[in-house]
Amino acid sequence: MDSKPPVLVTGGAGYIGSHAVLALLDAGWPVAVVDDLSTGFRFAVPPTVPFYRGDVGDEALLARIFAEQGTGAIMHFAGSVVVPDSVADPLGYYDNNTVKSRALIAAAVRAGVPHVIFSSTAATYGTPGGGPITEDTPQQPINPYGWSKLMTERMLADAAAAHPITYGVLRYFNVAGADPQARTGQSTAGATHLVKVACEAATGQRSHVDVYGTDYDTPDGTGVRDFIHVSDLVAAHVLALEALIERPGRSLTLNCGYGRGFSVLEVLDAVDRATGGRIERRLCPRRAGDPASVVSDPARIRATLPWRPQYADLEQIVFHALQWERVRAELQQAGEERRRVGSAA
Ligand SMILES: NC(=O)c1ccc[n+]([C@@H]2O[C@H](COP(=O)([O-])OP(=O)(O)OC[C@H]3O[C@@H](n4cnc5c(N)ncnc54)[C@H](O)[C@@H]3O)[C@@H](O)[C@H]2O)c1
Ligand SMILES: O=c1ccn([C@@H]2O[C@H](COP(=O)(O)OP(=O)(O)O[C@H]3O[C@H](CO)[C@H](O)[C@H](O)[C@H]3O)[C@@H](O)[C@H]2O)c(=O)[nH]1
Repeated sequence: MDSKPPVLVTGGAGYIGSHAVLALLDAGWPVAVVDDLSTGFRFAVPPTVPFYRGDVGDEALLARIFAEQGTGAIMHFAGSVVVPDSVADPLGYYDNNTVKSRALIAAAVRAGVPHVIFSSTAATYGTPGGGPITEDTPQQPINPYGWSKLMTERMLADAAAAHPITYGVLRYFNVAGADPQARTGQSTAGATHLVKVACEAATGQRSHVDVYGTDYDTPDGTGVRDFIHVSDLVAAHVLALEALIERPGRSLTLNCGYGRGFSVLEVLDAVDRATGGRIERRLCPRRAGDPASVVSDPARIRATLPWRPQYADLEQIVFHALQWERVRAELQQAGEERRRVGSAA
């Protein structure tokens, strides 16, 4: 497209946000990042990208960034993402995900930033019955994380009805994998996501993987999820932004998944195939609040955007996730080596 306004990526030092920054740069968009580095990493943002270390709820900071960068759109990834933590600390989650998103939307409206793309989640659907999930499936979250995201969806819809702003609500299914060029990946400490956990086990960073539940009503009894490669996900963000710019006054709500489910055991088998090893599986009781099967119906995103996933294949997701684990280990080792040499000097 001809006009590419500067994009502010909130949470751009995190897992998905850092991939979005690369996708935008690769496609020629001017980018800036705001991130408080609570779970993100400064190294994940290229040094050429203007970086503001700060809080997405700080309206004065946002106003300054918008003015300095001439921001024309926001991709809002900043937030707290661990479902069990949201149960233990609901008010913290409503603060970081809902209250601070309200501040961001208010700052955007005040400054006349016309487009916001928002990271929502399949967790807003709760525990839907079997069958693929469409955007019209009732949203009944079962934890504060899901509610905190659903409330932000609602605020965006109401703000768009009252102000000259349009939004793209993207509801992610299970995001996994890493940049195929290994420029970034998931670096989260103590990660709980299955593909990440399995890759850590396969590379010797964990002793085993707990399999939460083997008695679900699924083909092999373990949970089934729709895993989407992070690079395909961020490609959908760039296309959604183009659609918002090209179609004034029209907002979007889209599920982001491939429409195909894999079980927990199928994921572990795929990692074993990729490494030639054997991850130790420990069969455990179900994890509280886990639905049996969560698979998207991708019809709407395919009809709305010219989205052609490049990595819709579990083997590729696992390959890139493993590649990132190795690169990250090398980077860590090099960092430790530098520190050792530095302290010996
Ligand atoms: N990972 C998934 O499977 C998944 C699924 C659905 C939705 N999402 C959503 O995608 C977004 C990104 O998730 P992720 O997996 O990359 O998580 P992440 O923790 O790696 O990234 C979040 C980033 O936001 C930053 N941040 C958090 N609170 C902030 C604040 N108040 N101000 C400024 N920066 C702040 C963190 O430092 C971090 O860099 C989140 O909104 C999450 O809810 C993720
Ligand atoms: O060590 C593990 C980790 C996970 N699982 C199982 O693997 C499946 C996937 O679990 P994840 O923790 O990787 O992901 P969730 O499906 O629980 O949740 C993720 O996907 C959701 C959408 O489907 C939301 O977006 C949510 O924010 C995000 O964390 C589940 O059946 C879970 O029980 C294991 O057996 N062992």
